[in-house]
Amino acid sequence: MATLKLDHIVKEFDGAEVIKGVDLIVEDREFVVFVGPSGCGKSTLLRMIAGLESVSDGDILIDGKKVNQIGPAQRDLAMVFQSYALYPHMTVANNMGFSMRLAGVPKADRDARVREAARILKLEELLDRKPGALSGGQRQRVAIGRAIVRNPGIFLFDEPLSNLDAALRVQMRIELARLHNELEATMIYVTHDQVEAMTMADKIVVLQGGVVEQVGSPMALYHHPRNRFVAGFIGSPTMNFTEVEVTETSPAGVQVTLPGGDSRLIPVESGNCQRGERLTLGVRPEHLTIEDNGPMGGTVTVIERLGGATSLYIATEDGEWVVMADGEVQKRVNNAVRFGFDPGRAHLFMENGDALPSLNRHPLVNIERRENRIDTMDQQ
Ligand SMILES: Nc1ncnc2c1ncn2[C@@H]1O[C@H](COP(=O)(O)OP(=O)(O)OP(=O)(O)O)[C@@H](O)[C@H]1O
Repeated sequence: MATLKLDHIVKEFDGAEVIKGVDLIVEDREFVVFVGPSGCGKSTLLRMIAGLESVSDGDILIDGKKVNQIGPAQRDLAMVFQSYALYPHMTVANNMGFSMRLAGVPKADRDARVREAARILKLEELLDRKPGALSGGQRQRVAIGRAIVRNPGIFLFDEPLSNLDAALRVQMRIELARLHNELEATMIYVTHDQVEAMTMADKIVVLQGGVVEQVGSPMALYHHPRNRFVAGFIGSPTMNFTEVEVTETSPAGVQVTLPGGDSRLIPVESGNCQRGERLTLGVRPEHLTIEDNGPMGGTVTVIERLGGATSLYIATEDGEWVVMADGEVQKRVNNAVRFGFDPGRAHLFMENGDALPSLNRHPLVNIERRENRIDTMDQQ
């Protein structure tokens, strides 16, 4: 059992606030991912949870107990870093058991815990090897093994896969998800890679400039981004944005004029929107479709064929749009194309970047809410 609560955490370095009042609840056994651009404060937040960095203001509570003044070793957590610095002269088994030896754990107990960690991480055949004779992925598994043997309530990961090549990262991502299920531990994971965040997290915390932009399940963030920043950060290729003008508002949504002159009713809460107001329309590339009579059009400049899908980069009078089309799409560079979208999958953002909430809650997000698994869209 391990829960974590951050109660208005602030961090200052030399008078500059880099974490600006973060509130967060991490439930027992949850896999929570902190994601955001470089410098947004992810590592600083993690290091404060670990006890490696002091807190300037606010409280950190583990299982309801305030730990601000408690040292890292007494916090019942283990951290895995990007640079996994194994001892080169020690075998895998000794690397994993070293911290227990320092802590005076009896040898039989140590050996049993190392064997169990090796089983979980599929390192049994490698226990007598030295790190120099291991691949990058195997070394990272040993580093995770060092954390597992300590049997912590909370695992903290700071970009643990960023030194691995792309194929290995995908494999380790799956192994970490499996590990989370097997250990039933609480895990907090820092990355700048939104694909890692989407694929591993129960709950994603999007940070920017030391502030939490949104907390929610991957699908809640994907379908219901709270603002333009989250909309652009989550999803790949990134969401297309364009300026539109409001022509009418009603309980059914907001009617806007698209570039090119056509109108569409977007089913979102109109709030205080006024006729004539300028908003930003956002549509994900995978929600755009090539249609002969589509409301928007342009010229194909680049085609990326991925096999199952094809990205078409289209130069329009309104800038570049990316359409994720069918893998078999019969288009070539310089072709003129028209495209459109289902208004139910489009987003509207006000001038301050806030999204107008969709009137249709996505079915998957609804299921999550009913099961009460996670619905932290409104948690701040
Ligand atoms: N020891 C320090 N002294 C002064 N400023 C610091 C210190 N550590 C971090 N910062 C600043 O705090 C901000 C947040 O840094 P942090 O390393 O937490 O960001 P991050 O989101 O983890 O970025 P990255 O993905 O690049 O690692 C940055 O502006 C950074 O320059």
